[in-house]
Amino acid sequence: MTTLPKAELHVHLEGTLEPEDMMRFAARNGLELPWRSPDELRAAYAFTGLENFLSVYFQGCRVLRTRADFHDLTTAYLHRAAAQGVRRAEMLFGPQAFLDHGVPIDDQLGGITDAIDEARESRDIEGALLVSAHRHRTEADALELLDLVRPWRDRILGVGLGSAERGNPPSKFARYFAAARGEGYRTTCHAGEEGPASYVREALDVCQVERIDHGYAAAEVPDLVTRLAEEQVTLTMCPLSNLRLHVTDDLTEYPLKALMDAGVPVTVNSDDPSYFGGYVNENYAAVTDALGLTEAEVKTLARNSFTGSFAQPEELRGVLEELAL
Ligand SMILES: Nc1ncnc2[nH]cnc12
Ligand SMILES: [Zn+2]
Repeated sequence: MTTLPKAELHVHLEGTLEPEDMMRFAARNGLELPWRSPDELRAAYAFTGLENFLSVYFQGCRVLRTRADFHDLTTAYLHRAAAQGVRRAEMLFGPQAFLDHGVPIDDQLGGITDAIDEARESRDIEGALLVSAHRHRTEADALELLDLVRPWRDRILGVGLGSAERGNPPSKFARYFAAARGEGYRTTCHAGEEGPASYVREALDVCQVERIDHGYAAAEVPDLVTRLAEEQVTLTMCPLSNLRLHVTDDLTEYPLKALMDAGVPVTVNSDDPSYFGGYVNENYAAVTDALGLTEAEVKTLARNSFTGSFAQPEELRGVLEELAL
C-alpha cells in the first residue's frame, strides 16, 4: 500500500492541519485557541455531522495568518503524502475564510505555490491547487473569489465547491461554475455527502462539473449509478471522513466496491486527514479490510486516481504502465 503509486484527488489543505501545528501556529501568531493542548483538541474531534465538523475546522483556519503558515502547512502535507506513495495531489483550498481574517490572497497562494514547487524538487510529488468556494456563502461571493484569484490563474488547476451541503444545492452556483469553465479551469463539486442524490445530478446537469467529490448518495439510485458508469464520472470518495461524519456507520456496507463493480470510476481519498484519523493510505487500508478488496481491486483504485485526475494524458503514461494489471 505504501509504495503503490497513487494520486490524491480530494484533500482540503486546511484539513491537513495537525493539532500540534495548530498550537504552534497559534502561538507564533499570538492567537488564543479554545483548546490548551493537542490532546484537548483531539477530544473535540467527536463530530456529530458535517456542520459540527466545519465549526471546528473553521476555528482551526483562524491560526493560519502568514505566508510562512501556508507554506509550512502545504510542505507538511506534501511530504507526508509523498511518503505514502502519492505522486500527484490535487489539493482543495478555500481562501474565503482567510480573507475574512485579513490575510492577503498573495500570502495564501504564494506560500502554497512555493511549497508545491519545492516538494516537486525534493520529494518528486506533483502538487496542484483547486480553489474551493464555500457554498454557505452567496454565489456573488464565489464570483468575487474568481476575480480575486485571477492574477494566479496559471497556478490554479481548477475550482471546486465545499462547506455545508444541505440547503446549498449546486444549482445555487451555476454561474460560478460557468464562469470558471469560461476561464479554462477544471471543475469539481462536493455533492451527495450529506445532501441527496439530486445534488449529484444538479452538479452534472446544471453546473456541468467534471468530477464529483464524495457522491455517496448516488449509490442508492440505480439509474444514476448507470449514468456515472456510462459517462465515466470520477467520484472522489473519502471513507474515513464519511465514517467520522456519520454519513455511514459501517464501512462493511460502504458502497465503494458496488460502485466499482458497476463500472463507476471511484477513487479513495482522505478529505481532512488530520481531523478524520487517517491520510490516504489509512483510507485505502480501511476499505480494503472492510470490503475484502483484492490486490487487483486496490490497483484499480490507484489507476482510477490517475485517470480521474486533471493531469494531461502525457503526464500519466509512465505511472499507468507501473499500474498495469
Ligand atoms: N467533508 C467536507 N465536506 C464539505 N466541505 C468540506 N470542507 C472541508 N471538508 C469538507
Ligand atoms: Zn471534501
